[in-house]
Amino acid sequence: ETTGLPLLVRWIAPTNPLWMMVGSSIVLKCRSLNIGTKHFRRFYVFGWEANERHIVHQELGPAFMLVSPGGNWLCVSDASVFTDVIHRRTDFRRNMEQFAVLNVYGKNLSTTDDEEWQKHRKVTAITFTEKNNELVWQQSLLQARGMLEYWLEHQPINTIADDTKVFTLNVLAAAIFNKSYPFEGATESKAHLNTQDDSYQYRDSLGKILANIIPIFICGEHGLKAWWTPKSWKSAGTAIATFRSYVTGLINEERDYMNRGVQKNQHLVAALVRACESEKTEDEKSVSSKRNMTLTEEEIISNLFVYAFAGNDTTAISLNHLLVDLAASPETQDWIAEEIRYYLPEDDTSEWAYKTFPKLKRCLAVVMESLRINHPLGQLVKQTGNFSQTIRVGSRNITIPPGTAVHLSLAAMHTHPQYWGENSLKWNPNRFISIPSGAEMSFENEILASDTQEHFLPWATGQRVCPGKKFSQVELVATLAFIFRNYTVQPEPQNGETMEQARKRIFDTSLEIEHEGKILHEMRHPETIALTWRKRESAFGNKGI
Ligand code: HEM
Repeated sequence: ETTGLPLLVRWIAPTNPLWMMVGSSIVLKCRSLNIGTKHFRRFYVFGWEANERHIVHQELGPAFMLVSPGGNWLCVSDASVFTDVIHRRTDFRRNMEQFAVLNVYGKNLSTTDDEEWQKHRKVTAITFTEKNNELVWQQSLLQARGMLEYWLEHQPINTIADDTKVFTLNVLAAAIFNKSYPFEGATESKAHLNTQDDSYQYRDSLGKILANIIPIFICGEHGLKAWWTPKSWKSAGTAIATFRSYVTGLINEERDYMNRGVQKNQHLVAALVRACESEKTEDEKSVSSKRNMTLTEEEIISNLFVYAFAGNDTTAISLNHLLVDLAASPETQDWIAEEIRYYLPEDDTSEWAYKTFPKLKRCLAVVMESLRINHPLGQLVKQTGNFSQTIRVGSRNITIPPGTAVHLSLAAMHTHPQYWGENSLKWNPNRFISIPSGAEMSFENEILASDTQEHFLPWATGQRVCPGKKFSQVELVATLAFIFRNYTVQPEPQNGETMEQARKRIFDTSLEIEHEGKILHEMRHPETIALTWRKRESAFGNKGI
């Protein structure tokens, strides 16, 4: 109350573990039966911020306080507050309690601050080179081919949300472990889960960990194996151990190579082990060196896990949204196809050079527009720590008490009419493309708006900007380029719908976000969206796809 901000009161903490597991189902049941207050049905669901987007801020203002037994959350949609909070790094720090869920293997880049964070960031950043992005480009083209071939054989497809997770796991496996898997649909992929096939150890154990991240957080690795837990939790416990032993094996193999003076592997684990060993030598040489900048074996495992976590579902969820948004907008498919065909006229994808990536501006505009409307993280979370902090909201100075979580809502800021106009939920990637005044219309003259603007921060900004930003941009753009050069996608109409109605239905369905039992914000009912793929009449080339 002392802040003078509007209050939104909840009698159950959003972080209550039991509510995190079952709360949304209860609220959704109440909604379907039309029982409970409107307030309960709106704000007690897990992930309410993502579904509300700007609406609650239009009612309560650019900043309000959510008050619950779990503490106070300052919820913000105002771009200037975002900038202020993000850049006052010591006043507003990462909320480690909320990030502790990522400590499956101990501390890492995401769950540390200050000098400890710098160590993790410095050592792991060396692995995100242009060479690696080129590998991501090639691997994404390869996987996109496999995915499209699979979809063409099995249409209509209503498993794209699951298939995109297999897709991004495969791209990561190539970038992190140099392991190449042929694409197979999610249904086929599940068939490996209970086999002893070692080659799928990494991918399947990681997939199981990601799918059970909330039970893992609540019970811990050993608690998962208690007698009362369901089978899926027990197998998540086994997956944690499998992933650990798989990575330990790779670390030991790399150390062995290093001892013999051989530099054989190019994967991320090898780069990390080598970086740590060379840092160690540097540190040993430097008498004045006070900080140890090397990572232990557990820290390497933990960072690999967090990169895989941060890089997998974020990109898979975005790809799912992208494809549904495009299926709802045939004119945008034509718009990007023009660009793809202009810059990539060769049929043979092995001729598609990585240097084409920055030219595919319309494709990246599509990625940005989908992230604007449906962001997998929904918000950036900070906290005030032991001291109160003053921020300026509009013309007022507001003092925020110690121990307050600050939720910078990307979902609200990215859709607020103040920044995006009245029709802010209209999907329009063209908003990110412009032509300088006086310049003639040409692909070369098109300018793509920045992916880091005061009111648009899909990959965050400042010190903790996403280190996988380019990785994900390359992956998504390569996938769009491969698919939409020669193919179009459309929804499968239901119950006598016209195509126009089907397009509207799938777009509206994609706006409904689910968060229960998950860390990220996913589409609630992707299984109700069936898609079909068709070759363009003017498709280039006739060989295969
Ligand atoms: C479309 C895909 C992606 C989006 C929208 C995205 C977005 C973000 C955002 C907003 C943050 C800041 C989170 C915060 O400060 O609370 C972040 C952090 C991070 N991202 Fe991404 N990301 C994506 C893909 C990736 C990929 C592919 C990787 C790695 C391969 C990755 C690795 C990370 C890591 C490790 C962090 C934590 C960095 C730190 O705390 O210093 N991300 N990402």
